[in-house]
Amino acid sequence: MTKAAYLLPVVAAALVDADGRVLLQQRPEGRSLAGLWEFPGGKVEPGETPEAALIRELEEELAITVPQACLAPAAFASAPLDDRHLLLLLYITRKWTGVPRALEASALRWVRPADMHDLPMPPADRPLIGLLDALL
Ligand SMILES: Nc1nc2c([nH]c(=O)n2[C@@H]2O[C@H](COP(=O)(O)OP(=O)(O)OP(=O)(O)O)[C@@H](O)[C@H]2O)c(=O)[nH]1
Repeated sequence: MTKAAYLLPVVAAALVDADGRVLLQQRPEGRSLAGLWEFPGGKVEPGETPEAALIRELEEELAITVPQACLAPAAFASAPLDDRHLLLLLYITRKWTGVPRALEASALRWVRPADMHDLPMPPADRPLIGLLDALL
């Protein structure tokens, strides 16, 4: 059995628009994995539930409000990340208040899951593309 590295819980959202496209954001210069396209979200802080963390991250990163009832658990990814082990929980949401703005990302883009294969994304996200495609 492989020993587990320190687990890093991360939550992320697939915001889906009326045309079945999903919002991706580009990680800015100066951060880890800069330039890659990722699902909005971030680390779960100690004492936070995954859902509260995601609602907070979506407000901080995109200035949108998502009711907890509109967060549907969808898929997860499990992958090594530096000296830790990433556990990425992906939720789908189709309802939010506000228009997403790139408050932290360098750019936003609406993308169909099938087109994500052509975009540079974090390695952990690769298995999520097919899962998302099947769910939407
Ligand atoms: N939000 C988000 N994070 C992802 C995705 N895929 C993935 O590997 N991650 C990783 O999960 C972590 C998310 O935490 P974060 O977004 O708060 O990261 P951060 O910029 O504070 O980290 P940093 O300080 O190391 O740059 C990062 O290490 C990020 O690289 C994804 O699709 N969305």
